[in-house]
Amino acid sequence: MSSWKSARRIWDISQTLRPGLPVWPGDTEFGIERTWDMAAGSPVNVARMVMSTHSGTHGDAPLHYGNDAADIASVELDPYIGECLVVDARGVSGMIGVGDLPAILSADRVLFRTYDAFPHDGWREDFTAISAEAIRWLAAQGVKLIGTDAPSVDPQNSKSIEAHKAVLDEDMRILEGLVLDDVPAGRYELIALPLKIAGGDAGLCRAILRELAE
Ligand SMILES: Nc1ccccc1C(=O)C[C@H](N)C(=O)O
Ligand SMILES: [Zn+2]
Ligand SMILES: [Zn+2]
Repeated sequence: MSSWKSARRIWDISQTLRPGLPVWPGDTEFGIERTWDMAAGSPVNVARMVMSTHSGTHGDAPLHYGNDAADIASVELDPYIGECLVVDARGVSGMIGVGDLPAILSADRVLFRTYDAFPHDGWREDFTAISAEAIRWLAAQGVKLIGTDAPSVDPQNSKSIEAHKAVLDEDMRILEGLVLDDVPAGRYELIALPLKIAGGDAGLCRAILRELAE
């Protein structure tokens, strides 16, 4: 018998899309509804979904924070696949600053874990954001993708969205709403491709980490 289990361990770092999924205050609630139902005599089950582009685990398109910038269907995919560094930032309160970053990164992609336990059951306003200065420092080290388990790289009440603007200036990519509860700090292979939505300001992701090959 063949087995689908790969020799390299995989961590699913995606939120489960479902009714009750915590969403940004005021944004569209996630909904799913059967449109063809086998219980009603249909040969198959099919559903329709209603959601925000920023539901659950997602990648922001530059269009989200730059009105003339690229939509999610147009961005290169390279940033979303490859070796990454998971950094434990659980000790940081407020905002991740340059002083909270590891001195030596040698990584193109950096993911920050801010939660002890991801808040699956409700929205939390007091998430840990990332400073614009930290983003510029990461860019200077060659980082092209920043990920976080928080719902945004800027604080919820920010109007100036300086972290997003720094990401725009540096032409980096962002993943938000990752689930890193079971992931020890260290190096992994990241695969997190945003859905190809024309005009999309973000794309939902199934994000995974894979143990690196020996
Ligand atoms: N849905 C929103 C509605 C209004 C303002 C922000 C959001 C966001 O989703 C923020 C986001 N996830 C971000 O990319 O930082
Ligand atoms: Zn977003
Ligand atoms: Zn964002």
